[in-house]
Amino acid sequence: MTAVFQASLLGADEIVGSAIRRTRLDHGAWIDVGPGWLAGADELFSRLSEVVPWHAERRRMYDKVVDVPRLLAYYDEGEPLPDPALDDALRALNDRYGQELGEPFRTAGLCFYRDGRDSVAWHGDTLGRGGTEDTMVAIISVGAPRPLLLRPRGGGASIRHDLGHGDLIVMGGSCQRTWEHAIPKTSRPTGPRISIQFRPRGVR
Ligand SMILES: O=C(O)CCC(=O)C(=O)O
Ligand SMILES: [Fe+2]
Repeated sequence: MTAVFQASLLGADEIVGSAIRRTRLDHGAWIDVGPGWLAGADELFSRLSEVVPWHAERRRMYDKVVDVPRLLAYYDEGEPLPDPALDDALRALNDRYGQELGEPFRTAGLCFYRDGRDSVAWHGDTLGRGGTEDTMVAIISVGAPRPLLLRPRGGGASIRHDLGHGDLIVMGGSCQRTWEHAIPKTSRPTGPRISIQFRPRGVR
């Protein structure tokens, strides 16, 4: 797959727009998918796995406290990102989507899926404004591909995209409140994957 955005090598304006394809979904949601969007993704995976202060979390689930099945890191707006390639990617995403979004992406959430036992359950990013307003969440995946599934809230067929090695997906419109997404567990041998989620202020 030919990468169209060479982080740290090309200027942020040198993205080939045609390499990102938009799919309109029901209920005012859409996704943009850019296969191999980020060049140097395998090297970025290695660097991030080393330098990011990954932490495990535990969350209350009903009457139990359980391990969150992935490692996490979070960079709030203004906090330095852990690799210059992420600054470049953020700038490129803001160049491309800033006008349509009406504000910049500002925060970066990182997830490390160590193997097929790590996952994220069905959810929308609705803790913040995404629960009530149209917004965008841009996700860059590095490392081994994992399927990201999307399904309409309230039921319907799911859509699958295998995302790794620099693939970009942007969930837009009403996607966070009218659809759900998940990275399911798998018993197949699966290499590690890191996802980098860029969100605007107030979207979680
Ligand atoms: O790993 C991914 O691509 C999805 C992560 C996600 O949905 C989230 O952190 O809200
Ligand atoms: Fe999410």
